[in-house]
Amino acid sequence: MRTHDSVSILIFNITRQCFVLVKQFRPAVYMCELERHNPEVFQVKDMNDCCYPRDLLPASVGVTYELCAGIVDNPELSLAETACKEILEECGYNVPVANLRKISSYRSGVGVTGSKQTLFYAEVKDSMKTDIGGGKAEEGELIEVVEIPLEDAFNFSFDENLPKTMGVMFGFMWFQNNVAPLLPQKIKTNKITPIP
Ligand SMILES: Nc1nc(=O)c2ncn([C@@H]3O[C@H](COP(=O)(O)OP(=O)(O)O[C@H]4O[C@H](CO)[C@@H](O)[C@H](O)[C@H]4O)[C@@H](O)[C@H]3O)c2[nH]1
Ligand SMILES: [Mg+2]
Repeated sequence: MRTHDSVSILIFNITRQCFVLVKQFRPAVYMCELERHNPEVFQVKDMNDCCYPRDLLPASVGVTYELCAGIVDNPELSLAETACKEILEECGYNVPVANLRKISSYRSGVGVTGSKQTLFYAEVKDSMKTDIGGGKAEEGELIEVVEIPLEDAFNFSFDENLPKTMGVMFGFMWFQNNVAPLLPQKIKTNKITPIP
């Protein structure tokens, strides 16, 4: 499978001391859950024998918490410019390219796609919010912008009932190591709860 590379952005709102994430419906996640609840539907050899799932699931099981991200499909834009465009489209903040800090890049899908994702960090303020965000409706996007207060971030990270990407978990850890130590003591984040 050939896919585009992508960018993702860990966004931290310094006005309200919260991370800004997106929530969106992912068909692939929904189908995995549907199969987990209705394995017989997916075991048929002939699609004509396909039966209707007995256990229909609400669309909410396909909704995941994610970093703001986008595919790199405009060769005229740099990775950082692409990231700023995604921040504005999805989350509504107008961030100058110079404000972005590159964290690193990695392979986002080693099993199927092999594509590379570059992760940036962006600090935003309420005054930079110029749009409601939500993604491009004309491209079928339906995105909810959500804020995770800094003090809740690590419990959120390890709450398996809240489906999320690895990028979110890594981003919060990176913040803990690289940004939190520079914050005033009174707003320091809770430490990660050790896994039993
Ligand atoms: N968002 C996100 N957070 C992560 O933490 C995260 N971690 C990995 N990834 C991967 O990054 C790639 C790009 O992300 P998006 O799917 O958000 O890319 P967009 O350009 O915003 O949107 C496109 O896909 C939409 C939905 O399919 C359409 O509606 C659009 O028309 C279309 O342009 C995907 O491979 C995703 O797996 C994350 N993606
Ligand atoms: Mg996106």
